[in-house]
Amino acid sequence: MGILLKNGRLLDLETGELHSRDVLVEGDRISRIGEDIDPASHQVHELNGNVIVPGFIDMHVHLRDPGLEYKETIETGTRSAAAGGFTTIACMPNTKPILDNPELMRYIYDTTNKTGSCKVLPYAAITRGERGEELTDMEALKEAGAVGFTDDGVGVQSGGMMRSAMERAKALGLPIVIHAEDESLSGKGCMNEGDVSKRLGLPGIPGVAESVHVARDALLAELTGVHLHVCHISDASAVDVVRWAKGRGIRITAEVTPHHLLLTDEGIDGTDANWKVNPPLRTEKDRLACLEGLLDGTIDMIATDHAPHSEEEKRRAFQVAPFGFVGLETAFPLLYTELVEKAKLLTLQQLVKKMATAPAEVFNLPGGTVAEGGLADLVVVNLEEERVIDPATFASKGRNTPFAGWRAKGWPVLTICDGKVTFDRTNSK
Ligand SMILES: NC(=O)N[C@@H](CC(=O)O)C(=O)O
Ligand SMILES: [Zn+2]
Ligand SMILES: [Zn+2]
Repeated sequence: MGILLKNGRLLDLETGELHSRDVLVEGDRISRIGEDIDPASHQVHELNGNVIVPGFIDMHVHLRDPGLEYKETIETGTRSAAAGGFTTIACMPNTKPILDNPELMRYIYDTTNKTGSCKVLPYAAITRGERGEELTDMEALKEAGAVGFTDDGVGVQSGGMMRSAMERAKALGLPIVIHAEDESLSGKGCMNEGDVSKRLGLPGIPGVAESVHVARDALLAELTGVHLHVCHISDASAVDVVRWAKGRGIRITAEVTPHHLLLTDEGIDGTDANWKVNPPLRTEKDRLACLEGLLDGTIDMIATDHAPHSEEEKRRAFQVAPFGFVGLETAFPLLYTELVEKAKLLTLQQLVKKMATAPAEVFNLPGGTVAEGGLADLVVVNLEEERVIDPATFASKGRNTPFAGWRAKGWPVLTICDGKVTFDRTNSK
């Protein structure tokens, strides 16, 4: 018995057209795509014309497990991912302890097997404890399943340390994934340095704190030949550096978050830490530069940087509250509504490529397409359904989002990962 998706509209990623189709899933594969597949003894999901696209892939998620389970667990974080239409996510190593040894890689895989609602690919730390002092055992970490190396949460301050890390990662054929932040420039800043931070009297983080690290690491990537991936790009000059580096033939890729594409520091009033994130929300000029970079291919993909925190932590004063937004459950509806429907800056096809196909291609992962014989990682979205974002309904433990109260369309109704239903709001029979 298979899973039959009846009366869907399948997005053609080549042409952008929607075609009325039935999709049959058997085992972990899509066994047939046709115009009228016999329901036979299959489990049928009536899609009523909803749109079938490849399962989303998010290369930047904080699952907080182990050690920070009050913020999120592998179980709740992957449930949140499935509800957002994601079938594969990469998790960040800034847990407690830091994911810097092979046992912890195995913990992530084992716990995902037991409690997960999507595939989880762990990144390992570049330096032990993310302290920036000595490199991790990158070979053993690769052996245990690390998909790349990052000290996300903090920047690697020493260029020499970064060079050594890149040399080792290059030899192992894995990417170096950077949180670009020169701490001597970001200091104790809690928001973007600019007119708004001056008006509010809050310490700022200048855009160059990000772009000088992107420039340094792009040049080190040229020297070492490693694949360098830039996390959560937010600053116009950083986008320019990536564009320049790509032009030079450097192996560099970049991601941008929904919040840096949709929000600026103008929304910050200095009282609500649900607007506090790192890198900070920047200016309209930076936001437009990120959009331009996404459109011209400088920025390869969208990643959420889902960073759950407790309500108590986010109630703290703006200067002392932790940085971070949740994002898995709102990423697609927000981007579809704001950039595809309203601004018409992106097509549905382009958005889906940035959220599924591009991450699969860049990180050499299965998925990212819907095809006969291919892997059954897919999501069905209802582009007409409009809902108000209510953090109380999230599957994630985190409620920390600046998008509460926004109206959005394009909600996932069914997610299938490796041929198994991981999220379902259809009435299947
Ligand atoms: N993005 C954030 O504001 N916070 C992240 C850390 C990070 O992604 O740098 C977190 O771990 O909370
Ligand atoms: Zn980061
Ligand atoms: Zn992060």
